Amino acid sequence: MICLDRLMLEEMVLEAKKCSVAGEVADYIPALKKANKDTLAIAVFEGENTCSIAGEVEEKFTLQSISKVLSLAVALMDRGESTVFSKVGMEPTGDPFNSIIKLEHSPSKPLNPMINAGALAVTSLIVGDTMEEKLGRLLSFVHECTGNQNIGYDEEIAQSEYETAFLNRSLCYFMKQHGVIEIEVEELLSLYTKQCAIEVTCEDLAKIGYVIANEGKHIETGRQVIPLHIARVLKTFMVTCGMYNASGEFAIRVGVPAKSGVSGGMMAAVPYGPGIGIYGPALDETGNSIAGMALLEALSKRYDLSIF
Ligand SMILES: NC(=O)CC[C@H](N)C(=O)O
Repeated sequence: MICLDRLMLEEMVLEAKKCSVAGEVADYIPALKKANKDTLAIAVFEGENTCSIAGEVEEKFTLQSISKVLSLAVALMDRGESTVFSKVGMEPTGDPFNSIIKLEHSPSKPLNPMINAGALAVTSLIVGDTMEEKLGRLLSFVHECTGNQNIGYDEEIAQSEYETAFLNRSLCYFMKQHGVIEIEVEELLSLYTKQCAIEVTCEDLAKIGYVIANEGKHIETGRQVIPLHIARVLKTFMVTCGMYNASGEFAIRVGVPAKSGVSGGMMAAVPYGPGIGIYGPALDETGNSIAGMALLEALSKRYDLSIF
């Protein structure tokens, strides 16, 4: 336990919030433009009845790229490592999350599951007879990790992304040509945009982070929600690729496994420690929450959370 001081957490939020002015909310998904750039919220979950919160914690936001960690968990449980990693690699990339450039390299498989191309390939592997069933698998996984059965997806944001996802469409068609994706592209995009639009609060995120942090076990139900070796794979990808092409600097400054999304959400999983959920929609040029990163850096330094 890091025994968080609530007042200290509130002060840290106020301090980190100042960075928001230098960021911008994502606008390439039209519905995300509505976010308030000044918002900053955090939840730190340390097990049963110990969740410290500060900032606008009642705000809901969509997972966006944070969902890549969850779809990877489900695909690995459904298909096993050898199938999943025959379609997607394990190496970080210095390119932006939506880059197409490395796809053309032989053997034409995306570099890792945390960039869009890799995540689309991973989502295509989730088992289910219909897209609804596949989405249902993902949602029940989220329900199980959070204990919150009310979590669903934001239809407006999903639709807004589906209608404008021309880059993701081109990634899919390229991968379909090369046999990385075997299912129908429009169906995959419809599933992927709903997966990205799953709507949570910081507290929900912190609880998911806690499961990943603590060997995949759920503290309240005692259930092994994620097999141990898969929880380790998730944390490793979060360290090496979780903040896209800012992952190296983030590892040095903050040093905890974390995953960000263009909604401004961030989920951190400190091994054998807390799960952390942050929401701050002002982004820097790499697509990471600018105030969220400052806040996590301050928290990591204050409570010595770096794993290195
Ligand atoms: N970086 C992100 O959060 C990207 C997720 C977003 N849904 C996309 O595919 O573009």
